[in-house]
Order: sequence, then structure tokens, then C-alpha cells
Amino acid sequence: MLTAQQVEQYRRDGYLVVPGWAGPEQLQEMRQRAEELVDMFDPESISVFSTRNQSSTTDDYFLESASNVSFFFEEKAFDAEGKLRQPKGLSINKIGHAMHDLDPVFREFSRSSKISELMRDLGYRRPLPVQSMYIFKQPKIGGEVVAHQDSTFLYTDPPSVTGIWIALEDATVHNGCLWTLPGSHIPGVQRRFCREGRKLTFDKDPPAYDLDTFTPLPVKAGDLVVLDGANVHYSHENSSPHSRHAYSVHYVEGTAEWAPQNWMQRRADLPFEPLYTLEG
Ligand SMILES: O=C(O)CCC(=O)C(=O)O
Ligand SMILES: [Fe+2]
Repeated sequence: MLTAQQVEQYRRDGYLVVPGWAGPEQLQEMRQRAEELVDMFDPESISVFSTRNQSSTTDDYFLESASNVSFFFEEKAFDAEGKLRQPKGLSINKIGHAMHDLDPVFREFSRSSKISELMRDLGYRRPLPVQSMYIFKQPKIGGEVVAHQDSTFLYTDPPSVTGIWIALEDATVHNGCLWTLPGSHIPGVQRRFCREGRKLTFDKDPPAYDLDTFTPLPVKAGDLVVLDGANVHYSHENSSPHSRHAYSVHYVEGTAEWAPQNWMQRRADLPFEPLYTLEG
């Protein structure tokens, strides 16, 4: 799937853009499926959270999203009374985090033979898709994603995350494309997001990143971005009138040890399933 040169570039920079990964029909299928999921979602089931015990119920919803198809609002979606300012379809920040297992359309994309070949090219023996997100970056209110490393949130020993991020719409510097720091994966994972019971904390403060040194990754709909788990990346808020839909899946090496401190702990009846297993 990848040329030797692409693998070399990926090892050097910690990220790689693969143009034209998906065609218009596949993109349309995923966007349409997300629209259907949002149509079926009742925002009332969540707005309860804004009245009582906000942080602990929100944390529970977040923790349970490890084994669900859950909906998260844009922070700027609500007015002072806690009501949505715009239709729910323009208010949701993301859907996550088990759609790669539970939704047929996203499952197929996340486990395609093309993805398996890519993971094989990157040396995975037992790649496990562990987390998926449909990210909307809504027009005008799409929230920023602060600079981070994905392995901070999905820790294995040794660290083994690879993220794939596919643009379902053109991503530009105006609507909040990814920005990345080439080579930032080299020093490894800088901090961890840990769970103790139902409490979530970072073990350290974030390093000070000089955001001016980052490179924007404007891409066309259908282009795939591959990110090393230690690559540092972020995206700005979207103040443009155009949404920036993307679908992202994080894979880990199944022969590495899944940290018991990870926020993501699956329900026992929904174990992680490898794309393939190489013996020996
Ligand atoms: O889509 C974005 O803006 C950020 C996504 C991200 O951080 C990821 O997929 O790992
Ligand atoms: Fe990320």
C-alpha cells in the first residue's frame, strides 16, 4: 500500500499524507451515515446533563462512549440558557468512540483490506482498532483541538498508536485543517491521561509547544493522513462558513500491553478485535 519512500518519510516526520485514499462514493456514504446517526440521536438524552451534576454525568457518558456510539456537542453550541443555538445537525462536535466496531459503514472503512495492508507496511503484527471519531468541525463554532500526542490518551507498553485521519470534506487553513510538527514523535510520549476509578487526570502539565513552528496540512476530501502516536498535532477552531468533516481511527499493536490506566476500558462483551494476526 505504501512505497518504501513513503514509509521512510513517515518514520522521519511522524506523519504522512496519502492523497486520494477514498473516492467520492465512499466519502458520500460515510457523510450520509453520520447524518443518519445524528438524525436518530435525541439531544434531550444529553441536555439533562446541563441541569444536574454536570461534570460527573458528563464524565460517565464519556467513559461509557468507549463501548458506544456517543454524541458530543460543540462547546459553543449552547446559548446562556443552555439551549441549542442551531439545529442539532450543526451542533455536534463529534461522534465516538466505538463506531468502528458498532456501525456497519464505519466498521467496513476501519477494517478494509487497504487499511490492513497499510498496517502491515508499518510493521504491525496484530493491529487493533481501539478508538474512532467522526469529527464535524461545524461552521462558525467548530472547536479547536489543542496540541497533543494520541499516545497520551491510548497508552500501551511499548507505545504503539497509529492514527489514520481521512478528510470527508476539503480541509483548509480556513476551516480548521490539521497542523503538525515534523519530527515531534522522536522524543516519544510526553505525558499520560490517566484514569483512577472514574476520575481522569493528566500525570504532567503539557510541554510548551511553539505553535508557529507547526506545518498546516491542507488536504482534499478523500486524502488520508497517517499520524504516529507520538506526533504532536492540533487544529484551530473553525470560524469559516464551511464545515470540515473527518473520520479518524486509532490503532494499537495487540501484542503490546494495554495500560489499565487508560480512560478507554471496553465493556467485557465488546473486546477489541484485530484486523489480522501474524503468527511467529
Ligand atoms: O480532527 C481534528 O481536528 C483532530 C483529530 C485528532 O487529533 C486525531 O484524529 O487524532
Ligand atoms: Fe489526535
